[in-house]
Amino acid sequence: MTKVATITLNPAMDLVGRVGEIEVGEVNTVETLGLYPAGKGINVAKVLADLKVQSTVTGFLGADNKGDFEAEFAKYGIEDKFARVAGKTRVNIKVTQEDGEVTDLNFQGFTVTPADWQAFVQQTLEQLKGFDYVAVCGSLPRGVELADFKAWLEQLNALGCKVIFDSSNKALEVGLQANPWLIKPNWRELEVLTQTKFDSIEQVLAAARQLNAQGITNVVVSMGAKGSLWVTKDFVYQAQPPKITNVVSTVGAGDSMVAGFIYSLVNNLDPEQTLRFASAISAYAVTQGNVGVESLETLDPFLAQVTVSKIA
Ligand SMILES: Nc1ncnc2c1ncn2[C@@H]1O[C@H](COP(=O)(O)OP(=O)(O)OP(=O)(O)O)[C@@H](O)[C@H]1O
Ligand SMILES: O=P(O)(O)OC[C@@]1(O)O[C@H](CO)[C@@H](O)[C@@H]1O
Repeated sequence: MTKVATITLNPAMDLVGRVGEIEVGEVNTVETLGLYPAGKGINVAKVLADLKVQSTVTGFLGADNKGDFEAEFAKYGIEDKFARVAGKTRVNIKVTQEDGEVTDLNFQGFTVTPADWQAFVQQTLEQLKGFDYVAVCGSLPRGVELADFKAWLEQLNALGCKVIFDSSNKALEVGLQANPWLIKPNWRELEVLTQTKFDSIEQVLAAARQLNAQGITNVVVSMGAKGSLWVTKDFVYQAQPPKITNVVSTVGAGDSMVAGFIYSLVNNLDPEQTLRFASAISAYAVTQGNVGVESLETLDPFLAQVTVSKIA
């Protein structure tokens, strides 16, 4: 059986809501959509569980509010290998306006001590031996040094597992030096990384090719409603998802896309089918407040409406 793990170093309780238009500096009354145990890797694992792909989750959880996470893992049948650390896991607020625009207020949570980090490195390098795919997702909590993070990613690579990496800012920049097997920056994250403002798909493609040349086998660039590009040395595919008129929340769309890739890899889908599936599940994600999918059949209309073309 293919073994999959997702790692969320900085998880969050996501408080998700909807409002007509946010008025900065005013009192805004927000319709609550839900409060979910989340964070990028946890979202990926939840979607995988819905798709009947078993995964193990690890990272750090604050000991003070771990209950909701533990209940969620039990509900989804996800194997919980999270290290508990002193303090609280953060709360992130996500508010979608009527026009579909999402505002994220990402707070800070616990601080990881050097001893927590050392124990975590030792544990994960032992636990993840023999895993096929390890998805390292999201930001770094306070206390984790960039150089230590990079060294750990290199050790994960050395275990022989395929590392899928989805992060942003400095963690993305430093993590890339460890040459993960697949990365999924969004358009904006790639702009920040390359310090370039992209005005065309050709520019995005050139930046992705540069990353291929540096040793990253698969570069998947997500571009919101504009779809995605999957760039490798051997081929380039472009996907356009259907137009979604009832966007509820785009939070976790990227995580659903990562889960779609992992599902496709586990099930040996070909590249065209892989990008179609990942696009369909990510487009479906924006029609709901949380991530997840009731059944594979739910995705059929989305799969039928995604356009995938091989452009190189
Ligand atoms: N408005 C939308 N309509 C249709 N599909 C969408 C929309 N927004 C996102 N998607 C789908 O989800 C994929 C990922 O979206 P996006 O580029 O916003 O990821 P992201 O910024 O990493 O998301 P997040 O960090 O919130 O999980 C897109 O490539 C697309 O397939
Ligand atoms: O601060 P990070 O780790 O980059 O992002 C965290 C986060 O915004 O990512 C997920 C959506 O992708 C949310 O569940 C979560 O709140």
